[in-house]
Amino acid sequence: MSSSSSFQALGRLLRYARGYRGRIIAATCCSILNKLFDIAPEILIGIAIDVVVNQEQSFVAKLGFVEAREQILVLGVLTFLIWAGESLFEYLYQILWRNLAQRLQSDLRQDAYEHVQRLDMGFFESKSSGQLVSIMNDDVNQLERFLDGGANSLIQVFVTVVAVGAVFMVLSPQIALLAFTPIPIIIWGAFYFQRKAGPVYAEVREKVGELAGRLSNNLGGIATIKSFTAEAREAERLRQSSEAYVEANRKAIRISSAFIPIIRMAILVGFLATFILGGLKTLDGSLNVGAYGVLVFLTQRLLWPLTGLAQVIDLFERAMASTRRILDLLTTPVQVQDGGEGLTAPVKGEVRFEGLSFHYPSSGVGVNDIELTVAAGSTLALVGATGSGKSTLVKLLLRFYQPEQGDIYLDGKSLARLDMQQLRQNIGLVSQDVFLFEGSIRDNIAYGRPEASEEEMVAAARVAEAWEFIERLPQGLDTPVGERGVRLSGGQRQRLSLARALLKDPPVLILDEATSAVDNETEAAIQRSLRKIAHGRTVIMIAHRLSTIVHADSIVVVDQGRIAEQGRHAELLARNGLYAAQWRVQTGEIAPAPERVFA
Ligand SMILES: Nc1ncnc2c1ncn2[C@@H]1O[C@H](COP(=O)(O)OP(=O)(O)OP(=O)(O)O)[C@@H](O)[C@H]1O
Repeated sequence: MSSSSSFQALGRLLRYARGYRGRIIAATCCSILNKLFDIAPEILIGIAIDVVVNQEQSFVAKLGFVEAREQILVLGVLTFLIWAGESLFEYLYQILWRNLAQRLQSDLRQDAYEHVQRLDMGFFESKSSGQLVSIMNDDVNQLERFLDGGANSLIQVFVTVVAVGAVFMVLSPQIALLAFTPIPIIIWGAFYFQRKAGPVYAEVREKVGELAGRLSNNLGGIATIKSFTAEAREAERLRQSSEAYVEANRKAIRISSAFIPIIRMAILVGFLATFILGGLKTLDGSLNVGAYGVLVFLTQRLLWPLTGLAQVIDLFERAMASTRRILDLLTTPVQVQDGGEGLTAPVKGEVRFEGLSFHYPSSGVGVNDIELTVAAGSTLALVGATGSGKSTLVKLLLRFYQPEQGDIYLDGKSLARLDMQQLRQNIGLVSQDVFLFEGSIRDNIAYGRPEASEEEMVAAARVAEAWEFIERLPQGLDTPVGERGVRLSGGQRQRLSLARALLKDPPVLILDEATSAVDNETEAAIQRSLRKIAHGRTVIMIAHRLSTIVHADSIVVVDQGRIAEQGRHAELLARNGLYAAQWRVQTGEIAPAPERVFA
């Protein structure tokens, strides 16, 4: 990364922040005015010395206030006004910058989150959730920190250099030239530092993301870590990530710490020039004693903000490294586009796959030339060996990925042209790994229809055979389920997820191995529920236990991403192919032949 890319990031940020332009200009004006008022007292000190020393010949006398006492009073009033002005603009710039920082950080995070929600599943597979959280939290906060104080400091350093320079030029152009010789060196140093610091900060942000990724992954998998007694190994891996972060920061600290002493020495040259040359000129009478005072005081005023420049640029660099990450996230292209067209009500639920092919970019495997029609209201079972592509078909139906070839049609309408929300509202999904949200059982059942009445929720829970256990809980529907539903059993979670899908009452219901991870009782319960709920809707179920699908209207055997066999149970048995072989294995008629096993 070069310095130009930090300015590019700033440019992108300013384009993003177009809507805040008025507030940015107002805040900038307040910062400028505050600084001008802030350096004015030094000039007043010079004028005061001039009044005391020169009295009737002073600068103030030339303005019409001849008497020395009167001049002091005038200076008193001016001092009051200047201090009041400085305080007022300090108050205003603080309010404006800090509120801007709050607004912008909140909007950026919200925009980034909303954009990320629209991205396809492939994106989420390429980024860990910890990395995404670190961008939406840490990086956004980094920018907030810069806007809180850094932007103002940067503007004020610039104003100081220009304003002090102007005063020097008026009072003594010769001293001005000498006093300002270090400025180009400082500015060059600042840019050099910025060029060096940029890549280092990009690395720091990268390491923070990795660290956050590891943390969230490990905390999510804490049960696995414990059961494999891998605590020491995981602690070591975390320590390595943490050390990498420390190391990246160490580089940044080394660079930024060197900068301040270098700038100080450069400024010393300017200060000494003013001090000595100004003193000599005052002694020989070519410089007014008040002007000498102003120059000496003002070089001091120049010193502090410039030494602070390193920290400000440091903050700027960190903020721009973060900005780049946030804006890259915000501009990640959405692969799966929303078609926008609505479905004609009532939705019948006919699903048709036509010449559909798709392969995961990372593994190159997927499904090929899928031709399949699921009549409205019928039940289709997808069976096949593990990894054969059953879930992939379901994910494509939910439009989690963009197919390479062919298309899927719902009620004869291409999914690519459909409104994504409508499509997904019409499909209910119960998958093998149930995800429940932190909150109550009620929140989770009503997730797809928050406006549903209590009666409707209870009815859905009854059909899913979940009501019995909910009723027994002391807090009933209001029982908290814990993060990801950890306070419930696997079977209970599965039943809740079925109730949640049923309350949505979708014309198409997908059951992705909904009974694979549950006990016999739950499986029997779900089977009973299924018979009730299959009525009047299209059901696509993925199953390993063939006994659960013998009544399906159609059974499709998927093998290595292709449809190998299709028909009813009896037809497939008669065909004596993959399905029949698997059936014999599962019913115990023969021992499994390894290459033909589904599950
Ligand atoms: N996100 C992914 N990225 C890369 N490859 C994937 C991804 N998801 C699945 N695959 C691969 O695609 C193939 C089909 O996976 P899919 O999940 O559709 O299988 P399945 O038939 O549902 O298997 P199972 O019965 O075990 O659930 C597998 O070989 C799998 O490794």
